[in-house]
Amino acid sequence: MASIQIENVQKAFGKTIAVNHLNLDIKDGEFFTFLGPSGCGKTTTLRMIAGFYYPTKGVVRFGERDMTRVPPEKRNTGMVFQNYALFPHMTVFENVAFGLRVRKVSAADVKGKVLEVLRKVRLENYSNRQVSQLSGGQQQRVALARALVIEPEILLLDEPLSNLDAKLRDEMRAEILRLQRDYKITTIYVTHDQAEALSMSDRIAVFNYGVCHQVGTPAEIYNQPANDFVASFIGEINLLPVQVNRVEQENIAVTLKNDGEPVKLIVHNHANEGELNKGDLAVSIRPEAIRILDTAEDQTNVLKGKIEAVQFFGSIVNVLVQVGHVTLRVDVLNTHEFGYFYQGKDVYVELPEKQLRLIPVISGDAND
Ligand SMILES: Nc1ncnc2c1ncn2[C@@H]1O[C@H](COP(=O)(O)OP(=O)(O)OP(=O)(O)O)[C@@H](O)[C@H]1O
Repeated sequence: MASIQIENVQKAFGKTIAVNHLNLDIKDGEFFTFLGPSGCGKTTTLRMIAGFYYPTKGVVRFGERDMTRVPPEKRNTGMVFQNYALFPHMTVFENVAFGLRVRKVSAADVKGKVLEVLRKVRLENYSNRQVSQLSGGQQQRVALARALVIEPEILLLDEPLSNLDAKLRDEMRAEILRLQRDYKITTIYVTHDQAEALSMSDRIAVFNYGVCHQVGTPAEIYNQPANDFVASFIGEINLLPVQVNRVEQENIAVTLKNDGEPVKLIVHNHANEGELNKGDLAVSIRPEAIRILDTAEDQTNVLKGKIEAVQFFGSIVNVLVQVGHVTLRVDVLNTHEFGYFYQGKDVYVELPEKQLRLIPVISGDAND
């Protein structure tokens, strides 16, 4: 068990800066996820923790220990790779035993430890099978058992579920969480799948182009995105470019930047938004936070619109509402009678003040 500190780490490959100005403080026993699109620096960061890469600048610590230049075999981390990297011609037992034999553990201890970990991953009846005769999910369990058998301080998982079909992925998510809670092991999980990150993690770090944009619990990342990249990478969101008219202690008055009639909104002044005085800004609101009304009550942030399209998804109905020159995505639970929402219907939409957040636009495209 160990905490992990990453202090001002940079990793360059020639001219490519794969990771830059990275600071992370991962707690002992935490399930911590690196989330971001392909090429954003997740795997490079994981490999610096495993010791397969050394940082160009900065420090990596496990607890109080400086690990920056310690080789992988001296780190006591267990790693699971996307392609499992198992030995296909060897049995399940031999695959799991490998790391113990390298560490010169006695034959009796090897047997005891391997059988115990195989029980934990529910493969005790498969120890003599060849790995090549197992299903994808079973191979994934062998890879987990092999990482766990050496009793690592830190478990590193690099997109471990990406080769599995959707149903198996769900099962293995639960399995990984069960093992992580069981072993109480500090775990870093790399994924580009936001649903996986939201449902599994204690905390998430969101990466793009080698930079970490936000660290927070799943609810913080979803409800309080730091900027338009985080907002749009996780879940669906409406992003409306705005200019600020007036800042007060409780709220901020803004006008949408669009070509039509000026549309004014009042946005709740969340504590960290005092510094929003330069650069491009947008207000963000999740589709499920917008309410569709039949009549306009005299309320703030109620806008007149027309339904542009309706898509049925089973439990939710996705309604696109055109307001002036802007299209808003609204998700409503499927509790209305059939045909209640239809294309061309005149409606009002309410954008509740507390659900609107004023955020910086860093990606230069907040119109979609
Ligand atoms: N060994 C290497 N040599 C040169 N460039 C590299 C090397 N490894 C990674 N990079 C570059 O560093 C950047 C970050 O790559 P990295 O593999 O960390 O991203 P990632 O977020 O894990 O992506 P993916 O999900 O596709 O694996 C990319 O631009 C990549 O091309």
